[in-house]
Amino acid sequence: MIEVERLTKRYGEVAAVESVSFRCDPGTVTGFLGPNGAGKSTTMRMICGLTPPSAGSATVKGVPYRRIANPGRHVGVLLDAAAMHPGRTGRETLGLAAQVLGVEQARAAEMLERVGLPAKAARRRVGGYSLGMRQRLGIAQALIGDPSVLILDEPANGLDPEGIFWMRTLLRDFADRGGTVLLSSHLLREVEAVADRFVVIAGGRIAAQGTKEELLTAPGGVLVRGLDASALHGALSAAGLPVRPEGEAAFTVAAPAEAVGRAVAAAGVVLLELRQVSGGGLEELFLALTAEAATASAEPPPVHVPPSKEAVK
Ligand SMILES: Nc1ncnc2c1ncn2[C@@H]1O[C@H](COP(=O)(O)OP(=O)(O)OP(=O)(O)O)[C@@H](O)[C@H]1O
Repeated sequence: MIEVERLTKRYGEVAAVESVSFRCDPGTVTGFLGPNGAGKSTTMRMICGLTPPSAGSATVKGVPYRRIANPGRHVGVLLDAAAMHPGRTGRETLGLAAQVLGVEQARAAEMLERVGLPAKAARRRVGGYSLGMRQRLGIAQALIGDPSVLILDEPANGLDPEGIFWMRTLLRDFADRGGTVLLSSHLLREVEAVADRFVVIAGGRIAAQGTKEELLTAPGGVLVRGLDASALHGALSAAGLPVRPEGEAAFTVAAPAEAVGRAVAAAGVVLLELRQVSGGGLEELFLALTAEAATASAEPPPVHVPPSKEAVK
């Protein structure tokens, strides 16, 4: 389990991460999504004790990462595959990791095989590896201590489509065996197929979080446009629906489409348009949320979706 509570990082005047809170439960993959510069890496570095937070806290398995004895036996971390020592071979890199963590050397060979780095590749120096090969080696390094939590920053970078599919299968399997996975990406498609929950960050703030289903039906999802703006607004307000202006004679309503349709029908208001804002899929919602949060000068209204009942148990 990973718990992040009002985590904040300021670099001078710049708030790289501002009051970010979320939780990752055992048995789940959490997709940590956001455009470039959103604050994903900074958040993950704070979780792993590499960057001190300006405020807030983060725990892994109930304690701050830095207080975990032999952390690699509990938490597998891949933050920057490019940072590996270029002069060592893949085999040496993993052998050293095994030694540091106190696991059998045989596990190094086992992991190399598991991530699809054959013996010939493992004998080559990391400096000559492609980014995809480094990512595979980084995942092997993260897994070698048999951890129950994985924290991976953009692990799909440099992987080909087959590699991305392989990684998804590996992470799904890891979570299905009870592991906790936090996985970042700036591409929704990369994580959409594997993640159970999503945490969307933009401009250092949480823009939305929840399951795919929760996010798609999150409040604020229905856009209505009418012939007469004030009659439409009146009908929606009279029905007690939360309404937000959205351009000329249009409103976004935080309610199911049926409730909106019934409210306007009851008032005899003529509609020109009624549609689910997120009708184009999670991608549209992701783009809308991140664009909104990135351009907002004031604090954006986060779409907070409570964790599912299973997650709360
Ligand atoms: N050491 C630092 N000093 C000053 N600013 C920093 C530092 N590290 C990060 N930032 C700033 O914090 C913000 C968030 O950066 P971060 O790397 O966490 O984003 P990210 O979501 O991981 O982006 P990417 O997908 O491009 O890796 C950016 O504006 C970045 O310029």
